Amino acid sequence: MSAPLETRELRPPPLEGGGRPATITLGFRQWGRRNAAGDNTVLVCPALTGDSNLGQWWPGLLGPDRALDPQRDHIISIDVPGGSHASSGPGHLDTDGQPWGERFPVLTVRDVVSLQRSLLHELGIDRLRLVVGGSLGGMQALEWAVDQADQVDAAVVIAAAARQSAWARAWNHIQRLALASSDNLALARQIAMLSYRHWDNLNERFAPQDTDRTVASWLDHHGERLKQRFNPISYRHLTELMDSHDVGRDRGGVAQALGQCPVPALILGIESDLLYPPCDQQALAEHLPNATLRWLDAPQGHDAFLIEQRRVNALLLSFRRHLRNGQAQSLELRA
Ligand SMILES: CC(=O)SCCNC(=O)CCNC(=O)[C@H](O)C(C)(C)COP(=O)(O)OP(=O)(O)OC[C@H]1O[C@@H](n2cnc3c(N)ncnc32)[C@H](O)[C@@H]1OP(=O)(O)O
Ligand SMILES: N[C@@H](CCO)C(=O)O
Repeated sequence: MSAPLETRELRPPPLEGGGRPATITLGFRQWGRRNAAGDNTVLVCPALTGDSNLGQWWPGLLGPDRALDPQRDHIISIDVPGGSHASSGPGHLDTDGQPWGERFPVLTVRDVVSLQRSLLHELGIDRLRLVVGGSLGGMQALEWAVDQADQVDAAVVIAAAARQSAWARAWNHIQRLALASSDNLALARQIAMLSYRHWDNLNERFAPQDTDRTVASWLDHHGERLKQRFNPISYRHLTELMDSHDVGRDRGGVAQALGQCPVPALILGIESDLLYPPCDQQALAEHLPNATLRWLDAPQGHDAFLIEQRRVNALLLSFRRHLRNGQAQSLELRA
């Protein structure tokens, strides 16, 4: 399901890392209509290299009778600022007509959420029925729930953690080294792909005797594809954006920040996720007072939220039914 790309230029709030560009443009797409009560908006937050074009990367969740249903919901998705899509980023022109390049400020997840909030406010949206995201999108969804608990009715946090672990920062560090040492975005993506898949999945897919479709050619393919669609400075900035994620920062730590968040949340973990492993979602669910923890028993690893769309859709539908029924109806345990 396609939706036209829209853009809006904003005066950004002060950024966490200091600095305040005169303007930032946000690119976004909308599906469905706002209802008269203005209480049916669902914000879907993209992951690292994804964009606002939900119909392209999450088609199994968007459509009539699906978890994101434009007949019932007003759905909005916003390109991550600092990235390589329609929102301002290093590859875009600054007001002086020159590309931002290295001058583009490194944003934090909180900055992204506060920019999203400014955009929604400009559009007259002050309440979210639901905020949803996987991976970097899950970090944004969680930050929304913690920071704007009085404006968010529910959150779905998929394959994410309360804060970026040392393990996840280490994967980002070596990707930035690949970028710094040889300007090698393709190599950075290949490194990242290993954190997005479980070894069982790769071992099963790429048998040693298959000389045409090797794991090496699969990695090469993904590296080359990213080179075609992403700005290397944006990519580095977005890895730093992920590393900024910590809902406990300046809030008394993770336990306190989550403990004070009453928002009903579906915490969806992927059992084979090597990047944000099940212990990350367990910790989230332990601290969030109104969390429902569910598992996607999928073999692929972290990227399963993009691959097993039918099952992710079923889990979200079940959570949304559960919310509509005043949480009286029990949830299916597994998809
Ligand atoms: C939330 C967001 O917004 S995130 C944005 C989502 N999109 C991306 O991440 C873009 C990159 N794509 C991917 O990572 C994956 O394709 C996913 C996660 C979307 C789907 O995963 P899978 O179904 O396992 O697909 P897979 O990793 O095999 O990728 C398929 C591609 O690899 C190619 N491929 C598969 N095996 C091989 C091989 N051995 N050698 C060369 N190429 C290969 C396929 O031809 C296909 O190419 P195409 O996408 O250019 O048509
Ligand atoms: N593979 C996805 C998810 C990574 O977290 C992406 O490139 O955005």
